Amino acid sequence: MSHASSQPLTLVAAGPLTGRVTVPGDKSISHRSLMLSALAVGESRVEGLLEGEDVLATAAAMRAMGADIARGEDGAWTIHGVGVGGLLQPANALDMGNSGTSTRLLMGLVASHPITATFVGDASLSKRPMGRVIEPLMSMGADVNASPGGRLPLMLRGLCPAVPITYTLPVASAQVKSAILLAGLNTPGITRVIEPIATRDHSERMLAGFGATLTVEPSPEGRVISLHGEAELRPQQIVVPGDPSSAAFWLVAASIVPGSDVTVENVGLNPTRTGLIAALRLMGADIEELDARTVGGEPVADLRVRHAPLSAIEVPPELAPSMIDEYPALFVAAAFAQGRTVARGAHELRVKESDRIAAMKAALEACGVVCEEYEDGLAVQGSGGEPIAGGATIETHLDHRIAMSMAVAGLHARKAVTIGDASPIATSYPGFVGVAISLGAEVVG
Ligand SMILES: O=C(O)C1=C[C@@H](OP(=O)(O)O)[C@@H](O)[C@H](O)C1
Ligand SMILES: C=C(OP(=O)(O)O)C(=O)O
Repeated sequence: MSHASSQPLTLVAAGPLTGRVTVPGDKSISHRSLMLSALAVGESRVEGLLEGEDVLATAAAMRAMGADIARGEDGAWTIHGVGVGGLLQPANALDMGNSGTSTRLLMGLVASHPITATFVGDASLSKRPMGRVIEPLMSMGADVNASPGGRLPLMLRGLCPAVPITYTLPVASAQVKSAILLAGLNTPGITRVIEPIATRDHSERMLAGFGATLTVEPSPEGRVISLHGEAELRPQQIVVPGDPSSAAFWLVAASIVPGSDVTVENVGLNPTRTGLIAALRLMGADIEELDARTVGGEPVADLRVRHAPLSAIEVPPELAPSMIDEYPALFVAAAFAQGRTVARGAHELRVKESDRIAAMKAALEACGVVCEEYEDGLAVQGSGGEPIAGGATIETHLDHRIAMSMAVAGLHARKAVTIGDASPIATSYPGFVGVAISLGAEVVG
């Protein structure tokens, strides 16, 4: 799962982007589909699973812990689970590749099973903080031996029965919330997570869908999520909606390239994920929701986006949790707006696959865009709709979202923008370049 050599990519657009595209399955829901199916007794079926490297790392890990997981010829995946409490000790280290979600959620699962697992990852993942999950999982009884700074590689020994906890999230993180809830599945009693700031709620929805007893109640401290342990999960038929975080690139691309008219089909619109759409609309983007429907228990629509002049905004910090992975794409939109866009309150961007504040500042400045860095965000001076200078090779720091965001920026640049290493795109969006070409972009070089 490591990328041995860099794959440069130069995408240009000679004219407007037009057409209809679909986006791959939601990454968060895909990970959880595999994990929960692997803990159900019987056969689950998942349609529309994201077949990106991150999700395949989760599949490999669940197989290594006893689940039977196969892809059918029709593209649907079947999973025979081992039952809650039934995970087996993996024979080898679990290679999490580039995926923070796989690592943190699987650490939760292992924590309440009587097994030991070693987690390893690529250079990017090995820099990311795991202390945020180590701390609550240790208070449930897990024993963790981590590399300095609470990083990978690390070894985690689960405790069975584990101790139920009530834990208030110190950082707005769906991964930390989910790790604790997943640990709670095989823990006697009630495991509670209090979430002062709401984050994506796919774990709550899906745990309930698989038959766990789970309640969510408001309180003065925030959302209180209570999960009854020693749950029995029932196998499910899941249809994964399209990933709004992948749709983000086309929403921005069509907004900034003059004359564009693009429809992105089947986009998941769970309200905990739609912050970018809200921010782009505040900037004046023309995004229409068509054929609103429900897919796999999640709201979904087709999004028609047409080029529109964008205006700078102060990005409301309360949107941060619902657009956390979309800031790099938003910074690109800001680079073409009229005026100076300021985004603050997004400190978490510092600990993603790269430091996304520093990486996007460097990338945009290399393309002639003036930026100002804050500890918790970025200000971007827009071009007022004119093409940016471009003409740079972008360092992607093993970060798929930096690669795709800057490939989009290059679609409206005076000189071509080269993505120094586009290989990380395969972690979340293997078909990205093909879709860009179908909309009228060209690969050069
Ligand atoms: O729970 C999830 O599926 C995710 C949660 C977010 O991470 P944090 O929990 O670290 O904010 C997000 O950035 C990541 O891409 C997916
Ligand atoms: C942060 C991301 O993923 P992960 O934390 O799973 O590596 C992302 O996909 O932008």
